[in-house]
Amino acid sequence: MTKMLASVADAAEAEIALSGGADIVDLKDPKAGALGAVEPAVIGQVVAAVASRAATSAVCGDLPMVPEIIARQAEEIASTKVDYVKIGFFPSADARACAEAVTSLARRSKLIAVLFADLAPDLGLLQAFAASGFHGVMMDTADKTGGRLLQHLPPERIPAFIEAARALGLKTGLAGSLEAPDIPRLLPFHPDYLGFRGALCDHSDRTAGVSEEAVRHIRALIPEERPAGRSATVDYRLLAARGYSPGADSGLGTDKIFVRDFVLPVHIGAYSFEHGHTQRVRFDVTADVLRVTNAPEDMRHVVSYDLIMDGIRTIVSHGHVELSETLAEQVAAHVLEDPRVMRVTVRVEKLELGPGGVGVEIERKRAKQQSSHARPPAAASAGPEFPGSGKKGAST
Ligand SMILES: O=C[C@H](O)COP(=O)(O)O
Repeated sequence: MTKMLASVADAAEAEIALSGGADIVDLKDPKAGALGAVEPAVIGQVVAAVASRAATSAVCGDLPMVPEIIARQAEEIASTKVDYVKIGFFPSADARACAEAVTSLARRSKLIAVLFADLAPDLGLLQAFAASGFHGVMMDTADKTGGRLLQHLPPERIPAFIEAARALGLKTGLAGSLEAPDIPRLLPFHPDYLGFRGALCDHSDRTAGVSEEAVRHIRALIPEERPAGRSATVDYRLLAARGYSPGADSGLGTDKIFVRDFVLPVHIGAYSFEHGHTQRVRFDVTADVLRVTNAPEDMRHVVSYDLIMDGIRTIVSHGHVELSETLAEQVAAHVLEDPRVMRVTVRVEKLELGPGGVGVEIERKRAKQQSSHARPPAAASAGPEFPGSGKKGAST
């Protein structure tokens, strides 16, 4: 399951992160840049204090891409016995040489390469990271005032990163000014962890102190494995992550969430004149969603309309589709992947073929036999091609 990484500056913040339920305590000085390094002596103290309560990681700093400098600093950070050493890879002709420079360290320590979504990351480097024995790679942002991860790496581009890394045996992490509503949008990609700093701090100021309340708030949105026998209130995201659907038994009925007049350029059409270029297509989607509380407070209690838009964008990004009907089915299957969605209507309208819109509207419901049972293990564990690939959706 996706773990939660919390970036902390010192031992006191590490304790707060642990109390709030973080899985990985990440040492970073937020006042010293995106990957500001904490003094090795402090890292060592925190590693000892955290002991076996959580995994630890530490960054090497915003370093110049000079192989000797990278290798020296990575060795020093690794000497603190931290579990993971994070090395930032800023755009440079020497990035590959920097990866090669830590090959020997990678045999002794788990190294994580950090790429930056706002600096035109070169995914070709993944091969070099794997060849040098890196343990994983994460996508973060360099400019913490310049927008969230999804503004630089939109949902339809995330699978290319995650799948390429996974194919090379690299663990994957996503970070970059993530906020609570980003979490349900990123979980469907099954990254190995999501990383946070700003969202854990008072007033979302990453240079302010970590607040336990904020850590708990974020933690509650990332399903965690619970020890057997430990009871829990119904956690629909946890159920979904385990491949279960809750069935129509919430007793609270359903609400409708919708996306209206969502217009995208789409490669669509069966005629030859419709090939080779896009035309504007309007999507209207309404989903009947099981209500889990009459007092919704945060993202745990809602199905985000962002997930619908993310799915449409991703489906459309896959290239030419002949039929509006095919597109509508794919969107419906995507929306029904959320186990709380009982029914969905999807309207797909081509806007450039007639005086008005032409297209199709379909309605699909969750299949009864799949509404309250475990999905087959393979389907439950397989990472999706995109959030809503249709692989797990159930419709009639
Ligand atoms: O490694 C994760 C980062 O510390 C995330 O920091 P941020 O949420 O402020 O971008």
